Amino acid sequence: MTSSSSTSDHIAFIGGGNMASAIIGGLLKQGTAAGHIQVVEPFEEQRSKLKKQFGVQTSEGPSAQLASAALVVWAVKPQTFKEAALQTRFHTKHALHLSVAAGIRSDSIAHWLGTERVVRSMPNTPALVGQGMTALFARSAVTAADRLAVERVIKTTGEYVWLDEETHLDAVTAISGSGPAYVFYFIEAMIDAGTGMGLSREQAHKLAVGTFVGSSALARASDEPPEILRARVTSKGGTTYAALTSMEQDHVKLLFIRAMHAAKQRARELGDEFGSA
Ligand SMILES: NC(=O)c1ccc[n+]([C@@H]2O[C@H](COP(=O)([O-])OP(=O)(O)OC[C@H]3O[C@@H](n4cnc5c(N)ncnc54)[C@H](O)[C@@H]3O)[C@@H](O)[C@H]2O)c1
Ligand code: PRO
Repeated sequence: MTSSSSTSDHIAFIGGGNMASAIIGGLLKQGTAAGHIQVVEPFEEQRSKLKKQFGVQTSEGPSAQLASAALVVWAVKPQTFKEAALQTRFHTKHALHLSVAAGIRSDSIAHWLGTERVVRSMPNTPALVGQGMTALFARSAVTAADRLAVERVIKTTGEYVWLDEETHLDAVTAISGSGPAYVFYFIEAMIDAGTGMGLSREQAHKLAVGTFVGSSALARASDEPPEILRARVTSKGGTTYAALTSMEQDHVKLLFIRAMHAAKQRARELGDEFGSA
């Protein structure tokens, strides 16, 4: 460790819940040694789970050991970020900081931690299977080397994109951060419909999940926009037309778009409620 920054490849996670686990899983799969990862997690049950699942070091609260971390990943809820930051800042003065918290703006984080080396991000849970989508925003003091250090971690979880405007992170939160929940919601609806029509739950699950996987792969592989791909499924006067007409009559698309605006609005409110510059 130098006087101005830690040069180790140790990573500390503050908060060891769902999102931290998804990133830790990616890091370990890509060859990071478990001994290079420490997690601060107040709940005993969660610490045991992390130790059992990943073999990483855990502690109940922040300690001097955190000073060995070159990168600190903030994976606490927006509501607890400030309190956790104030408890931890003394031990992490020389680290680069990466937040995954929804809504909490980087000026609040920089203020609480007493450093400008802050990258804010919005990942999503498919990170668990190496297929995450993450957007990143760096404060101006973050160097090119810092960005590379963050990319080395995030690319173990899937794809990423850098944003020039921090406010766009709220839109990202509404689309891809919360997005997996919308997909699971539609899968649930397809399973419910399938079982209601006499299929077994297992059959309906396989058909619904396989349809999302295949359609996503087709959308990714194709040069054509989703409207065209959709039109190819929709025979004139056929079954898809009947379903889509029913959805249009019920304004499903409009309501879905409205729901994503609610998510974006909530991301902004989280920053207002639980952040402070
Ligand atoms: N789950 C997602 O899909 C997702 C996606 C993108 C971003 N995020 C963001 O990730 C963050 C964490 O979300 P999550 O879903 O992993 O939540 P979670 O509840 O699973 O994990 C948060 C963890 O922080 C721990 N914690 C509480 N107080 C703490 C403290 N003072 N110090 C250290 N740890 C503390 C909790 O015990 C808990 O295990 C949130 O800010 C959320 O906005 C979540
Ligand atoms: N999960 C977090 C939330 O619901 C942030 C995006 C996904 O607030």
